Amino acid sequence: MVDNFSDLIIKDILKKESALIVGLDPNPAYFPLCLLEKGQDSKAIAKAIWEFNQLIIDVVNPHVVAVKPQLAYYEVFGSDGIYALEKTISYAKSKGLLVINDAKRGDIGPTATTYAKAFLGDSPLSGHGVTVSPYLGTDGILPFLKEGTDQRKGIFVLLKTSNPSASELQDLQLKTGEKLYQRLAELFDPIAKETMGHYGYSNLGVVVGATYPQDASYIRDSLKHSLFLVPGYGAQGGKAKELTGYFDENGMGALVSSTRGIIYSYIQKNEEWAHLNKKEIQESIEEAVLDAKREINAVR
Ligand SMILES: O=c1ccn([C@@H]2O[C@H](COP(=O)(O)O)[C@@H](O)[C@H]2O)c(=O)[nH]1
Repeated sequence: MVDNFSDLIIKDILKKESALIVGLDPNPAYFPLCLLEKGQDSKAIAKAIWEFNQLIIDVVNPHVVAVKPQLAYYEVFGSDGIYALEKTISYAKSKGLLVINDAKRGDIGPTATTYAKAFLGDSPLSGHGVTVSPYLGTDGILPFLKEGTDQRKGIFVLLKTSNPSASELQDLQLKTGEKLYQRLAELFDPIAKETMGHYGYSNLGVVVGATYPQDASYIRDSLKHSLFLVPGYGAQGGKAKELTGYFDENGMGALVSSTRGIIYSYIQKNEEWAHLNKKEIQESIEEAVLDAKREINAVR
């Protein structure tokens, strides 16, 4: 039997001794001047984004399982931004890093099928995983899971997101007494079980924010075969010491994501950050990624 998406992730967690992933959310307002020398038009910015991502990937690669580009940060620059994203995805893959596109897509079946081809098929934007919205129900999810499984790739469905308003809808109490996110977990568990890999995990993972540790154990118990993608650690206030319930008894089952806390670590450390050179930026990112890796390993 060949490895599925979850097997690839778990093998990398074991090999790199890390359950950390790093978000690639390039914001030129936070770029040092050395990356902005070529100008401010969208082509020059796209070049700066590509250079920024390259220097991050080079330094985080030994310490993280995946990178997670958030598509908004590329789409905002139109076709030049998308080109920078394509180059970033291709570079990360060439270095052996897994890529999870944080695209939060979801639509009726035929459109979901097309999104699935774009992010998991044979397309320049295709990574190894993609985030998916569950709002349309199972027929909005299954095309992603089918394409993913055909390609040994996978999906992370939004279940309990990390944002302050997450509870407005996700905690709504249904007539059955369950909360909406609990019903979603029940709905996805049998689907997850259909694509299990060697390590007992599925190609259907879920997003569970680091800011809601009180809900994580319930979700871990209900979705024993789904990997968690855990945003909200670091900049949004999620603490490593509260993440134990996200992992299984073997310290597997969750990928903790950090973006600003790592890629913009030089801003918190240095008032003169705009004048730092690329090597200094990389040193700061390396220190931050090692700190986060250590912190997360201590609780899993
Ligand atoms: O529930 C969610 C789902 C996705 N995100 C995304 O993750 C990163 C978080 O960045 P930090 O700098 O580590 O806060 C960002 O791209 C979000 O769009 C999330 O935060 N919460």
